[in-house]
Amino acid sequence: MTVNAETSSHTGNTWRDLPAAQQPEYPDPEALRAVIADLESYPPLVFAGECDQLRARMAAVAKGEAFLLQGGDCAEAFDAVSADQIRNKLKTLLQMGAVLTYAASVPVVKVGRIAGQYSKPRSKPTETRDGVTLPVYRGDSVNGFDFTEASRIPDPERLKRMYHASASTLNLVRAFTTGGYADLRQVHAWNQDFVRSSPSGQRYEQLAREIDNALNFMHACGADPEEFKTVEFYSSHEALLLDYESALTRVDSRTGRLYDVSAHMVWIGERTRQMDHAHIEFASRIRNPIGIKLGPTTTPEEALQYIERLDPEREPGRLTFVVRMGADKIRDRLPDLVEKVTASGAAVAWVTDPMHGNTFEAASGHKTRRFDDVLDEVKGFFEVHKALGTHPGGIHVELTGDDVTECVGGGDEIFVDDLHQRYETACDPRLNRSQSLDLAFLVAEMYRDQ
Ligand SMILES: O=C[C@H](O)[C@H](O)COP(=O)(O)O
Ligand SMILES: C=C(OP(=O)(O)O)C(=O)O
Repeated sequence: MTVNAETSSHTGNTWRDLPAAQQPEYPDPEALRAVIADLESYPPLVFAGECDQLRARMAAVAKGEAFLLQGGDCAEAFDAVSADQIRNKLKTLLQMGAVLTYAASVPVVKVGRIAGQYSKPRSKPTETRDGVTLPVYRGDSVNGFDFTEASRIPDPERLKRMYHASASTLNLVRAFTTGGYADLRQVHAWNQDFVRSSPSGQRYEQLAREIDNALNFMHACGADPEEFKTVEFYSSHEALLLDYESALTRVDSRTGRLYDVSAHMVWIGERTRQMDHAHIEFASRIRNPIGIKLGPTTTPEEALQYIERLDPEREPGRLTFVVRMGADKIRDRLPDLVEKVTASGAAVAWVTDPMHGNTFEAASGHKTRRFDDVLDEVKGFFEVHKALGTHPGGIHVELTGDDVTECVGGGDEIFVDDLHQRYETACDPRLNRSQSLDLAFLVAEMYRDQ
C-alpha cells in the first residue's frame, strides 16, 4: 500500500511517496493525522548522542572486538509494563551478559528488544477461528489481542500509548541499569528466583562466585572501577510503523542530521526490507545504527545493495545484518553472503537471529521452536564465520524473564505436552530465563572455541 499523508514536511518523510508493506489501514485518516501531530510534539525517548555511542559500540562488534547481545520480547504488551516484568527481562539479559563477558572474555554490547517493540508484521492479514474471520492482531500499537471485531480495528490512539509505554519502560530500565541494580556485586541477586534451582541457574551460581572472587581480589588491590557499578544498556525495536517512527524523527541540533529518537537502534524486518520501498528509504535517512533482517532468500547482490543504500560511507557500526535463515539453511546460504560482503570491503556487523527461521506449529496448535534448532542455527553461524575467518558478531533472540513454556527443550526440559502450561506470548514463542541462560553458556563456549 502507498501511504499518502501530508502531515509534515521534514525530510524524514520521503518514504511517504513509496509503497509501505504491513501498515495498518486506519478507518479515520483525520484521527491518524491528529495523533501524528501530537507525537511530533513529544520529547525524544533517547538522545542522538546515545545513538552515536551505540554506533561506536557496534563498530567494535563489526571489527571483531565485541559481541552483541540483543534480546527481549517478541511483542511487548501495554499491560506488561510493570516493574516485575521489566526487571525480570533485564535480569535475564544481565545474567546472559555476565556469562558471555566472563566465560567468553569478550566485551558485550547489551541491547534490549524493549521499550518500543509493540508492532508485529504478520504472514496473513486475517485470522479465522471457529469459522469467524477477523483482521490479524498486529501488536498493541495497532489493535487489540482479543478476538472481537471491535478490538481488531486499528486505532491510531494506540500509537500514543506506545510512546508512553516505551517512556515508562525506558525510565525504569535506566533506573535499574544506573541506580545500583546492575552493579556487578549484584550478580547473585539476579539469580534469586525460580531459575536458581535449574541446571543453568546452578551453573550460573558457580560463575557468579568466580566473578565475586575476582571482584574481591581487585578490591583488595585497591581497584574499584566505576564501570562495574552501572551497565550500558540500549533500546531497540523493529521500525515497522512508519507513521510513528517518522513522527519521532528529529533533527539533531549538534549536527543537523536526522535521528529516530524512539530507540537507540532500529531494525527493518524480513517482510519490509524491499529495496525500493518505504522502510529502506526511511532507514536511509536516519543516523541511528540500523539492523536489517536477512532471511534465507537474500542474495549477495541484495546485501551489497543494502550497504550501498544504508551505509554509503562504509562506516563500521552503522549497519548490522541480522541473519535468520533457519537451522537447515544457514550453512548453505550464509557463506556466499559473508564472502561477497567481506570482499566488497564493507564493515558490517554479522549477528544471528536463531529464532525466526525455526518456528513450527505443534499438534496442540501452539507456535513453538525447538531449543536444539535454535542452538544448531547458532552453531552453523559460528561454523560459517570460522571457516571464512570472519567475526560472529552476536545473537538476537526473543526471550522473557518469566518461567514460560513456549519453546521446547533446554536443560530444564520443556516438552511439547507442557506448552499449554504457561504459553503467554502475544505472537511468537520466547526462550524462558533458564533456556536463555543455557544458550548464553553454550554461545560462550562456541565463542571461546572460535
Ligand atoms: O515475529 C515475527 C513475525 O511477526 C511473526 O513471526 C509472524 O507470525 P505469523 O506468521 O503468525 O503472522
Ligand atoms: C518479525 C521479526 O522478525 P523477522 O522480520 O526476521 O521475521 C521480529 O524479529 O520480530
